[in-house]
Amino acid sequence: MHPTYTLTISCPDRVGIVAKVSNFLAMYGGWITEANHHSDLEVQQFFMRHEIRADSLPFGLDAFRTAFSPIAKEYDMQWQISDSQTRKRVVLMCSKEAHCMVDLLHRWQSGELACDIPLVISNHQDLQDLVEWHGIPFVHVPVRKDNKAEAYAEIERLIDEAQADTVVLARYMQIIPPALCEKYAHQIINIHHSFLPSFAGAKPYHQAYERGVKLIGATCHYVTEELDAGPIIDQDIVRVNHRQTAADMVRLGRDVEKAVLARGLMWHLQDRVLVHGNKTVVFN
Ligand SMILES: Nc1nc2c(c(=O)[nH]1)N[C@@H](CN(C=O)c1ccc(C(=O)N[C@@H](CCC(=O)O)C(=O)O)cc1)CN2
Repeated sequence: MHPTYTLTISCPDRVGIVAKVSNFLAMYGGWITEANHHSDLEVQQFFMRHEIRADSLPFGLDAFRTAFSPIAKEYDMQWQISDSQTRKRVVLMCSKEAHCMVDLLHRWQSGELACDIPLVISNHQDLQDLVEWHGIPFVHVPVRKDNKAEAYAEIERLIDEAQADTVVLARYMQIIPPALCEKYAHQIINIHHSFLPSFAGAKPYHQAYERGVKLIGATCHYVTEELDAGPIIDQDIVRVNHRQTAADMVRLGRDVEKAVLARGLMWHLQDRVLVHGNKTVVFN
């Protein structure tokens, strides 16, 4: 695979954006290997993601940023460019449930998840041996009603010390405080074990069982202050019926959770997820 730069853009929609960007790239010999764009006519916002062969351009990211900035300013763009050779640093967080952590660590070890995992943080020690078996440092930060401020100050220090650009809540069952949601906006990804907006909060499978639904699912979303209400990255479902107990639903849901979290994280790592307000455009 040739190393690529990924250019993502969000800006007010108007005529000529695709031409302007493509002409800029062509002017420098830029070889576009994947192109996606979308116009949201409701909010008149334009979204674009281009992958460009790194060796087709005569300069690196810093010079690209300097050269492209006048266009970005003219079109009032929110934009970023990233290098496929720079692996994102992902801190994983968990509690007691192992399935999502095991799945992510296996996909990482097999090379499917192209990222670095400098650290795992947990409010329990149940998964310590599993994580350390994969050669990843594990830090136990207990969270109780009487130590939340200290606990989250330590978690913030650990995330910053790890120079993480992404945090994944792999069934981490504590509420992230508002200040951290704001500081790491669109950088914290959670897997919620229901087909949101149904059954937000704790024990969604028991809520689903009590309601008698025929579909259960999982939702991968960015974390916001409001619980389970952040921009959705991916979702999936599985059919259930009157024969399934709540425990059966927990078991069936695990496979959906693993698949949805891995897919959502993969797209995030590939800069395929653009956030606008409380929604996403996913160029997958
Ligand atoms: N600020 C946010 N923090 C977290 C979110 C979020 O969307 N915004 N998602 C959760 C994960 N989650 C469901 O997906 C979830 C986690 C925890 C709870 C909950 O009620 N926890 C209880 C304590 C439970 C315990 O100690 O075992 C609580 O904190 O009082 C509901 C939903 C992760 N964090």
